[in-house]
Amino acid sequence: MADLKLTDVAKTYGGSVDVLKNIDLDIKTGELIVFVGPSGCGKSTLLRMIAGLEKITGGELQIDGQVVNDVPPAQRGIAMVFQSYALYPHMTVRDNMSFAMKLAKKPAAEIKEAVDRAAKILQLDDYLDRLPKALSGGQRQRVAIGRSIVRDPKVYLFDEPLSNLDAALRVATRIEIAQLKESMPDSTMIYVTHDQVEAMTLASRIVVLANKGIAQVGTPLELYERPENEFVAQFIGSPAMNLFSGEIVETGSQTTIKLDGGGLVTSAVPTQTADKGLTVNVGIRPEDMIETTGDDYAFEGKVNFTEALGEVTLLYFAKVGNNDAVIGKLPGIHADLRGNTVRMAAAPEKVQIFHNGQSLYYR
Ligand SMILES: Nc1ncnc2c1ncn2[C@@H]1O[C@H](COP(=O)(O)OP(=O)(O)OP(=O)(O)O)[C@@H](O)[C@H]1O
Repeated sequence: MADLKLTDVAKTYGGSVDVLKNIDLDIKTGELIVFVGPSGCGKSTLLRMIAGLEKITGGELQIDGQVVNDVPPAQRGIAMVFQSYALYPHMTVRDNMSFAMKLAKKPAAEIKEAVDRAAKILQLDDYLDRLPKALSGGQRQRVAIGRSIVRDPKVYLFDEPLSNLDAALRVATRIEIAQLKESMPDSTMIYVTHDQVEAMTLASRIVVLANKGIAQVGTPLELYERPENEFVAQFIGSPAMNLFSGEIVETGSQTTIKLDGGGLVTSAVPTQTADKGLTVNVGIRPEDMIETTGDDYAFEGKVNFTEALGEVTLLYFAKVGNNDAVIGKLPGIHADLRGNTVRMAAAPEKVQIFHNGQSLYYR
């Protein structure tokens, strides 16, 4: 059981270089929180501040209501799993997993029970007598996780634990982590990753970090379906959401926007009469673009290039109006569309509207 509360947390290196500021975050027992954001945005720094490996230079961190800013790492009840699993090569899996408890001079029976329990959760029972070199990368990472489970921490911190694994092992180990979480419903986990699929599939809530702060906190689907700002809109989802500049021409429970390229789109985001004439950016995800032959379409363009990925085909269009090149993602194989002029539309509930970078949905 552990709730975490970050209040106005900040990190400055050398008294001058701001890395993070104004971080407010409430994390409840049982959540799996994923930190994502561009390289260098401070994900690891925030995790290491929670662990106590990095000094908090402003604000307050509470664990279960107690301010722990100055509590040493070992007394915070936190276990951290890194991308390099750093097992002791000359020790068996059992000895690796027992090590911390032995150091703490716990009774042998208690150590054995804790290691057996962790090994069972992680399906390592059959490997307890092996040395790390006789394990796959995924199994080694499970041993590293096992070492933290043995300590029975209140909070688990994961810093890109799967990034050293190859693609197939990543998927398998990701599913194991999801199952591990389900088997420990009262544990609180915080997980840093670069991998969108890990973030979307593992997180109960995702924290998007950018520009030294939090760009949005929400469930994976909230971030995907209703991003609060253009940054999150384009950061979550791959390929990134298309943005078209345009002007609101009709307001009401639905909104019509005339795009600079000449097309018209309807959005389910409601607007008021005063919004007429407002210049906005319209966001449509590549996978929400629909090919149409009708007169009602967002834009018409020549397909410059296609990539057939099997289950989907990516269509790359030339620039539309003032906008960057546009991408469509159609189910199935459509390589033959290259060179054709194609009309694309989108369903109103899939059309986002941003003004000054912020979503009008949240006004
Ligand atoms: N000891 C330090 N002194 C000064 N600046 C530092 C120090 N450690 C980290 N930084 C800076 O803090 C910022 C955040 O680094 P951090 O490693 O937390 O980012 P990240 O989001 O985890 O990045 P990545 O995704 O690339 O791993 C970076 O700009 C980094 O250069």
